[in-house]
Amino acid sequence: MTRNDELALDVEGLRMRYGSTDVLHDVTLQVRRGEVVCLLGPNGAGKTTTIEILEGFRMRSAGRVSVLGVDPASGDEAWRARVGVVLQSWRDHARWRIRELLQHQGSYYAPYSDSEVQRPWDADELIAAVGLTEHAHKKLRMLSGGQRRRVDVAIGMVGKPELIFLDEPTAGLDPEARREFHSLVAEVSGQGHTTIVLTTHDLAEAEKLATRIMILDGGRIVADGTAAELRDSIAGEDQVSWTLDGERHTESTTDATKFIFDLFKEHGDAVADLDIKKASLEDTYLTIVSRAEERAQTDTIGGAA
Ligand SMILES: Nc1ncnc2c1ncn2[C@@H]1O[C@H](COP(=O)(O)OP(=O)(O)OP(=O)(O)O)[C@@H](O)[C@H]1O
Repeated sequence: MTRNDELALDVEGLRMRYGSTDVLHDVTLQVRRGEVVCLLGPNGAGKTTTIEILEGFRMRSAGRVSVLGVDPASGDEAWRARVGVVLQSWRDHARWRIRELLQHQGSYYAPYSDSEVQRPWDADELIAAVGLTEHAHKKLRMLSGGQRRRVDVAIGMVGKPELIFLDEPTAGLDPEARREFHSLVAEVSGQGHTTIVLTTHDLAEAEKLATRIMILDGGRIVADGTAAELRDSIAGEDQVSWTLDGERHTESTTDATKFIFDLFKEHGDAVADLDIKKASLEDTYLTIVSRAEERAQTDTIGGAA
């Protein structure tokens, strides 16, 4: 197996222009098979555009894109059967009942079964996995927004895809449904065969699900790593709190270990209630995005000068 066979996604210099506006400038990324990658970024950063190009729903302006070894611009039916898609909003099929719809959608995948994967997913098993068993006979128009979302996820998964794109899969779900969805993703990814790429604005979700996080801002990938690596990349945000002579103190430091060593060296046992807060993923994300935006502004001013 060559290195490229192990890559689910291989993207280089991807550009997208709508009219005269460049939305993606130079997106380069790689995702290995079996990874769960979360694409984060502010509204309008280009996440959906990127995902839609990878899904083969949108034609790029420039760059090289390989999804499961195929250029999505020329992906055939057999390729499409290997890719699962959960769109941001799926408004069709209002008259269909859940079980019928999944059986119908699933039937397209039957010819693409092989010795390793039996396709499609059994409709009732899948309905149970997304927590809709008691609604299986209902028409889609009778479902709540959250229940519809679960159907969207089931539709994306019914063909047991090798790669699943989930665009804001938990938007509108209540905390319980969100948790159930997280278990479903963990279960699917735990089997090790499925690569998952999702977008979200929920940083706790990203931290919980993703083996790797990419931050897209202004049409460029501005950070790429595990949550811990991203935190380390913005050194300087740890907060140390302690009590001394009945008074509470808090300071930010780039080197918590040295800071605490010095604190004890100076005050010894008088230091109490020591607490160290590592930067949260939210702090990290906001810092990375604001730094990227400052850089982009400087480049624009520099370019204009
Ligand atoms: N069909 C289109 N024609 C023109 N501009 C578009 C089109 N689709 C998206 N855009 C613009 O491209 C930019 C990126 O949009 P995109 O939907 O990819 O962002 P996003 O990161 O997914 O945002 P959100 O978090 O709000 O979903 C935005 O400025 C948007 O207005």
